[in-house]
Amino acid sequence: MTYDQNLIPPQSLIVSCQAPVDSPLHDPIIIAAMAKASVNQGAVGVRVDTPNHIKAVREQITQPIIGLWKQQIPGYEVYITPRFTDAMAIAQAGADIIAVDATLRNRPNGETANTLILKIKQELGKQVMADVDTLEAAIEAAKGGADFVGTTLYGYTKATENCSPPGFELLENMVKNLEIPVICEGGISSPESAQKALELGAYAVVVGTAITGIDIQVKRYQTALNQMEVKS
Ligand SMILES: CC(=O)N[C@H](C=O)[C@@H](O)[C@H](O)[C@H](O)COP(=O)(O)O
Repeated sequence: MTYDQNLIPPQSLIVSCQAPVDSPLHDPIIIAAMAKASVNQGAVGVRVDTPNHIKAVREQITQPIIGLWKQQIPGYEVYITPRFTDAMAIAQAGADIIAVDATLRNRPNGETANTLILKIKQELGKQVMADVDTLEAAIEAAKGGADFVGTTLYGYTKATENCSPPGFELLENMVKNLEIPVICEGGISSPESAQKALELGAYAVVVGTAITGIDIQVKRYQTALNQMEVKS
């Protein structure tokens, strides 16, 4: 493994501090507080969406930020930092590592994931986390110079529509076939499943919903309670 461990050392926990756009938590001050609370308890870094939220987090913490910008582009399915201009805004806001959609799906401006990865590295001087869904996409991203690959999009694309995160099988295959560090991201729901990811060879683990996803978690609990037959 050639990765320089300055930013993210092995066995790191990275907390994804994001909130649905219609949630009161989707506010830079709140996202920055979540990030600060995470690093205060030992998280090595955080993963944050949108330039505004990254800027607010950067003011609160010195630890590494994996930045992304979720963008819906008509006619395309790629949405995690799909264009170079999105990556540029993320870098300017203070991200240390840029996460990009590196699935094999079409993307705008005739670009490929690898032309985007190369441009980010050469023109912005930032490390790149390639968010993938399949082993093929991961191999391609590694060839293209990604610094990390993540299982982030496993279960979220047509190629993996029948799969549900965490993508442990994909993780194992990526670890077997790649020289670059593999990050397990998506569906990690407990400290034990984070440990399992490391056992399977993950270099680091990103946890989002299980730690910061109040909206989704409350809905899950409430739905479960609503399904109970009430004893009279
Ligand atoms: C698929 C996609 O868009 N994932 C996003 C990527 O940044 C986030 O919405 C997830 O919360 C994050 O990947 C962490 O995963 P989980 O919340 O399951 O721990």
